[in-house]
Amino acid sequence: MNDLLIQPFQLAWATGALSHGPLIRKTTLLGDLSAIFTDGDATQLFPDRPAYAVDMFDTPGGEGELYVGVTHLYPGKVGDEYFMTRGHFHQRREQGEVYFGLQGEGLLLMQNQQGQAWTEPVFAGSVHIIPGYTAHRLINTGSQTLSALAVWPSTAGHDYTSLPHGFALRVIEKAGKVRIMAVKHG
Ligand SMILES: O=P(O)(O)OC[C@H]1O[C@H](O)[C@H](O)[C@@H](O)[C@@H]1O
Repeated sequence: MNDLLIQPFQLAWATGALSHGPLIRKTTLLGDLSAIFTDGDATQLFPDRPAYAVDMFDTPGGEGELYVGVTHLYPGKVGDEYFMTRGHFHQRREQGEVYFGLQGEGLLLMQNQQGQAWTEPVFAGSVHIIPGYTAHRLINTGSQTLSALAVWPSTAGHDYTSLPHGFALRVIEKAGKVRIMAVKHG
């Protein structure tokens, strides 16, 4: 083996397929997400349907290390609300993350610790710098899979408990159009 020339991991930019490295895949089912949709009960009609899958390279963690992964968020709605990821703050609040849109159409919803929320459109080629202290969630508003590459500090961790009422914006389809609505309790 020539350890002066190490072959890199690979990403197919058009689809988000990761290869040439050790991979972990985590699939989240609709049935796992009843708490996040307005009509949570409707998720129980198809509890085994995958809502999204996250592939990541199984690389060493630790202070200063980075993880690389791709979220594939499938198209669909629960009632009139588009499929979305659970969303989270980082346990290490100060740590940010970068998303790169790869395929599909959607929104990146962000919310700071003061409760202010905003969105950015996600599409092939979009770049999103998620600041520290900012919760984040992907929403698929299109008819294809929405895939986004993410790079984040391995020590960031996930805090799913600090938004007990959810995000302050919900994204629904109304009369065939994408509507972003402010809500009191998301
Ligand atoms: O953890 P969720 O809110 O379900 O989001 C899905 C994924 O989003 C980002 O890509 C994170 O870096 C992943 O660690 C996370 O698994």
